[in-house]
Amino acid sequence: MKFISTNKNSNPVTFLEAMRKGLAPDGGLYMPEEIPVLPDSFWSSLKELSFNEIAFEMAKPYFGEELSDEKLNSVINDAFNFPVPITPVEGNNFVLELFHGPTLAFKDFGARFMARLFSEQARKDQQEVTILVATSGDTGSAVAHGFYKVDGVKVCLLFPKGKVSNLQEQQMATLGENVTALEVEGVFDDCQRLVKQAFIDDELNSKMQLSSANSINIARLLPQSFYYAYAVSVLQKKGIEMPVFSVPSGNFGNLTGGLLAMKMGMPAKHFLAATNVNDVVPEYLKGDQFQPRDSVQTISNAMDVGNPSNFVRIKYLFGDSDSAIRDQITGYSYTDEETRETIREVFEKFSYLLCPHTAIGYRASKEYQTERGMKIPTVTLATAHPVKFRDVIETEINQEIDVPDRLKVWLEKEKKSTTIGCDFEGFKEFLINRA
Ligand SMILES: N[C@@H](CCOP(=O)(O)O)C(=O)O
Repeated sequence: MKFISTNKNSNPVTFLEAMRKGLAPDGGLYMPEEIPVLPDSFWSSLKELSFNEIAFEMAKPYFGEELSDEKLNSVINDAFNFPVPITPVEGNNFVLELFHGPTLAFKDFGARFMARLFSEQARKDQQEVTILVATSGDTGSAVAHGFYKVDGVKVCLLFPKGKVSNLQEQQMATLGENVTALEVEGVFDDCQRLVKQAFIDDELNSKMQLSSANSINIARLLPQSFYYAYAVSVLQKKGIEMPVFSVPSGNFGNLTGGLLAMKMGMPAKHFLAATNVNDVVPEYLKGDQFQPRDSVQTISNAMDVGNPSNFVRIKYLFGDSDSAIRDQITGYSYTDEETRETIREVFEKFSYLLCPHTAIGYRASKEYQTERGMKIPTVTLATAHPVKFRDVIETEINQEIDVPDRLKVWLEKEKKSTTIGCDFEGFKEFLINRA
């Protein structure tokens, strides 16, 4: 299978080549030339399969001869070794808990899958790779953890100074070794701009092999389609066939993963794009132009994105048709006050804790049901463990929440980070001389 750039101005490449490059040379994002559609017999018998069996069948067509079945299976079994519960919170509202991996966020799926592929690749290539990551919180933690001490790979994380939670910062900035943490005096979009500019800078690219572990990298994105199909398999066992998925969204890689699964044949009724006040996509879905703008800081910081990278992939998946996109996805956006209210209400009524991102997705599910019918089954993707946002949660529920021992360890570690400005030349100088 070949992968082409959404800007349509780069040569087609294989999956592993696309992974190594991160971003296409023309600045576009790689997508499969054709989306592989899996047979109906696969989708109708999902309930017979485990998470890893589903992942294998969904991943296999993308690799072709590039990766043996044995290797793919071992990557999958090693990467996805944690539970993925679906919790019924209220009526037909289910929460798909994607936060049981080592860094307690859904990014562990993509980062762990990709890190295992990369370590194999770096061994074969015998060439050091520097992975650049722009993060507003959770990606950085997952990538740092996934790639820590992987031979032949250096990781450079850029996050907006003072705009991530304490635990996220500790998870990113205390590891050292092959992981460098850069605090950028700006917002997430500045970090993302610096990283994208690095990929198209000739001098940098002649000096080092760069790649990305953000969802702009197809190898980070693909695994984010597996858990949607797994959710469908669990619901099939309950006699539910066509759920609506509500997806807390920032850079829109998570929603794109679900749409990719649907294009592969997965049964899904509809998708909800749930954002905080950084709502350029919900605005577009209502009929406006897609108009990126500077992000603003919120309590759901991992979604503070003003120019979501994966919007171009959503356009690609729907053949550039705005009306087809708007038929399939409804947008919702909420303020911090509404987010806080949802955390409080769900805890008071059901003793269930939502992180601020998941609360936004949950509220969108409820609003959609209120508008279209309370019996419609919805699955809200729970993107992070509430303990990662302890300060916000404890204020709302008025009690302390337990921090698991494995997390306390992070809080005690010493921070090792460097602060840089938003200018590209300063970042480039850092990469060449000090990274
Ligand atoms: N939500 C993000 C922003 C980057 O998103 P990604 O999915 O493209 O890596 C974060 O946690 O950093």
